[in-house]
Amino acid sequence: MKIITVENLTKHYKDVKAVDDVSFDIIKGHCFGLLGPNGAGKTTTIEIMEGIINKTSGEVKYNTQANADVSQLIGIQFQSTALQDYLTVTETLNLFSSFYEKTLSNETLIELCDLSEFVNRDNRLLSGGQRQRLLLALALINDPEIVFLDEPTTGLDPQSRRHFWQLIKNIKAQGKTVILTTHYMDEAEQLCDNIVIMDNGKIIEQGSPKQLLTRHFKQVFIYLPVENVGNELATKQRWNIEETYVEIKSVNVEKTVKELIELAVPLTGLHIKSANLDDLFLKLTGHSLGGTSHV
Ligand SMILES: Nc1ncnc2c1ncn2[C@@H]1O[C@H](COP(=O)(O)OP(=O)(O)OP(=O)(O)O)[C@@H](O)[C@H]1O
Repeated sequence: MKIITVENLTKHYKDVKAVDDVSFDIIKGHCFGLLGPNGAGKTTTIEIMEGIINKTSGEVKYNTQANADVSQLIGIQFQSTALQDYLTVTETLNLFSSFYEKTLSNETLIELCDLSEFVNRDNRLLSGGQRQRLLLALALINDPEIVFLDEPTTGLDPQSRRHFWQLIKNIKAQGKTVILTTHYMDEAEQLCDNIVIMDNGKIIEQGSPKQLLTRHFKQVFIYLPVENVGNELATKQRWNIEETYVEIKSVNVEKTVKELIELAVPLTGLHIKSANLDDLFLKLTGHSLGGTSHV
């Protein structure tokens, strides 16, 4: 079931077309990813969906009961939220809970967002990962059906990012719809059921990560150390030499490996890589997103 439909959404700032005729659907219970480099228009798109800024034209339709107050259905984790100094994590949860009629209990939030180790710590002393987990708890405080997460793992170390991904999976497992913006392609591949890739305010691709990769890539990449292959053979076969490795594009791994054996190429150190969303972004735009963290 579609929970949100975005139709021909456009936002102009004077001479900048921040969002340019963008349409997509979000399915209830899915993790939906909005991807793209800095300035692609992701934040503008979701801030219109959240009702924070006005659109120039187009529609954002929530598939909810008539007269339902959308603000009660959504929770938002902003890219940067100022937390009150001198308050502990528990006091911060209490403060934000007081703004809502219906809230999740502190115990539930502490468990869902893994806050138990630092509930009595002053907000100012939290690490980057702990702070993001608290901000996630604040986004969940009114037990929303739809949770917006705007680049929630930017700047976190690899371990904290993986930890945060697990929390997002837990939230999704509760049946909530998650809307995530990110410029990390690996994050989208891990978490998202569906993605929209934006560049310069426009959608350049959309679908599930798997659909997009099978649509665009028939081949896998086989890598062998240069010394196994030798420059002469690599050049003759038109294989790419990338620093210390030779890259062979193959649509049939068995056949390629058989050929390598026939050519007496040693297979020690061989590895195979399937194309990922970062490769897709490079193919679509001609430039790398540069956001893959290789965690
Ligand atoms: N208030 C504003 N006034 C003028 N231009 C703006 C405003 N907000 C955003 N823009 C411009 O709109 C474009 C899209 O910005 P937006 O913040 O939506 O991109 P983004 O994909 O979220 O980028 P980031 O990953 O850096 O957050 C950019 O060119 C930006 O400079």
